[in-house]
Amino acid sequence: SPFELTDNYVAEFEKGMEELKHIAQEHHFHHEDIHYDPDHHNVSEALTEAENYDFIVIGSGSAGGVVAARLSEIPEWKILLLEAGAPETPYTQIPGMAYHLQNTPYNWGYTTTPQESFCLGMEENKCACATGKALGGSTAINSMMYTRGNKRDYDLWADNGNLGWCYDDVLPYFKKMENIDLPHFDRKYHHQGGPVHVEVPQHLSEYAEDFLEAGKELGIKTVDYNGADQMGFGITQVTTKHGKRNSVAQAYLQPAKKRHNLNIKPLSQVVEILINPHTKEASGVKYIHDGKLYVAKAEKEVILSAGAYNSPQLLMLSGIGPKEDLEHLEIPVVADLPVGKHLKDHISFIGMDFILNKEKDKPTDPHEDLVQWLKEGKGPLASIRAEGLGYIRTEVSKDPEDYPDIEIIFSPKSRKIGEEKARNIRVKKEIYDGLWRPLEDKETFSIEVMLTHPKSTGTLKLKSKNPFHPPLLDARQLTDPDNHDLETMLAGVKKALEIPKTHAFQKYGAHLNEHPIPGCEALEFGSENYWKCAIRHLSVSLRHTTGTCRMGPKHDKDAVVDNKLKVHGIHKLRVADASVIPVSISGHTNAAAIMIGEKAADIIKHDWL
Ligand SMILES: Cc1cc2nc3c(=O)[nH]c(=O)nc-3n(C[C@H](O)[C@H](O)[C@H](O)COP(=O)(O)OP(=O)(O)OC[C@H]3O[C@@H](n4cnc5c(N)ncnc54)[C@H](O)[C@@H]3O)c2cc1C
Repeated sequence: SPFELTDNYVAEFEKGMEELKHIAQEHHFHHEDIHYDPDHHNVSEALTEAENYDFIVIGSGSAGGVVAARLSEIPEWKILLLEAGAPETPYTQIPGMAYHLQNTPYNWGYTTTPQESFCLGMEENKCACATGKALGGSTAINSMMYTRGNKRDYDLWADNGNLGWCYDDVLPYFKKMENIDLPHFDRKYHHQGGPVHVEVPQHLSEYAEDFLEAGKELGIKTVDYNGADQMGFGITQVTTKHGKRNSVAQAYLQPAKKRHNLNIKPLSQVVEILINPHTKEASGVKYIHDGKLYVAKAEKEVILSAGAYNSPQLLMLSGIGPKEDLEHLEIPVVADLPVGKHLKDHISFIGMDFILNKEKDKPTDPHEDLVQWLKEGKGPLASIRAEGLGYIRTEVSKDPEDYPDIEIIFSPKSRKIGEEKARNIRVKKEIYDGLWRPLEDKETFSIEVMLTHPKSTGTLKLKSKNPFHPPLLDARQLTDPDNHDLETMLAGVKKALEIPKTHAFQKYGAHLNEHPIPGCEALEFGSENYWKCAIRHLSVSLRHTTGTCRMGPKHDKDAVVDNKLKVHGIHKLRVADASVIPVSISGHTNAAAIMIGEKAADIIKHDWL
């Protein structure tokens, strides 16, 4: 709500924003330098001093933050929530600051291993795999787009042997999380009064409506893609509250933290889950806080919600994973399970920018922007960048009519322009110079094409026994033997190229940036082979990694947890986060991860009450 802003307050805020930008400019991720010697710590002292809880939740992100908050609703239960990252600051709430956050300690700063099939335009052929390290997890740094996916996604989860996870089962949880604030919505699919505020972006460019108009010209209807029918174009729905990031820390943990039975410990990194190798029962965790080792005991359960990279990493560090890999690293095997064998992600092709025959908008006054955002939550600082999303089915799809194989992401002011943004995605200098630098002084927009259901599967392995080392992420996108993924991306590119040709964009004379992508110049610009080369060079991870602790019945060769999220063969240990997602969803993954947190909490309550 509007409030009196003193000059001092605004000046302090400006200083804080500048500091964060400075950190982002200077920050480098130096994982390899972090030495960890378990013998250095006094384990027996930690065991003697161990605190006892009913439940320990590892990770406070989209799912973990929700699980901890919901479990703490039972006053008799004592909950410990351990989070490796720091609390948010007021500056992380500014949507317009989102991309800076990826170059700060709020990101674990992982990358893929060098890739041969994609990421060819990135430094060392490694794509960035940002993932949040903060109270609120990735919701503290993500792009805030709110998408649930398609009904069929969840029906496929159930068809894969996961009873209780079909669309009709999960819809109540999507509704429970939500406090919808859209001008029009269908109450069958939406709800008011839940923790997560969902609204339209509080700053939209003039082109957002053109995107919808272009769709109509192409016979594509305008939809609420989180409602009855996903197929079509819509204005992006976002998890902001009056223009301010509404992270899980804000939405769930802030209200819950006054409860005496919930102990939230940021800057506390779990290094091992304690599991009795004989009884196969989890009993607690070891964690490092401020350089000291602590032990915490869980009387009832440990819930692992460290995200799709760190949950499998922690399982393996604790002896749960592929036997051969663990033995290779001399980790005693507690359970031989296919942890990390089923890595799925969404890639997005970012090489399509369009130039408008218009003067580039004059830069706005940063001070006025801040005052406007502080007062009203509006203006350029409330900008989400991706203003429109579209769900389409290309002609190469063999799926039903109402199942998208491509998501279109429409962003005015091509969101890859600017060196810091380029640094986020590790793009090679020659690519930036050849492709995007010539656009810096032009009015542009970009259309990205995201593959919703990749057939390619990657792997996640441990690099070493050191819990501070990043895991090895071999994403292997665009490697499926039938080339389904590359052909679908190509079909998506062709569809996307129709959008600027509509009257809605031709009124600005929109035309494709025809600077060829360095590395693909030898191919005829615009030919199929050119686009295939371009896709392999400039497809990036949308940080939607899933499946690394896949949910499925015991006979499923890739399954790590069952439909109650219990780790197969282990007692008192569940995984609840994006890593359990068994079949990729037709959208961005945050809402699904929150839904998993909500449902996990209900399953646990049901089991223990
Ligand atoms: C930059 C970025 C942009 C994105 N944009 C969108 C978007 O616009 N829309 C969307 O729907 N999705 C988006 N996503 C994806 C989405 O945010 C994630 O899929 C979702 O948040 C995953 O939830 P999670 O609970 O699995 O893990 P997370 O939310 O990542 O939470 C895991 C938590 O565990 C903590 N942790 C990890 N290891 C340990 C340890 N050893 N000890 C203690 N704590 C630990 C982490 O620090 C983190 O806080 C984006 C992600 C990123 C990174």
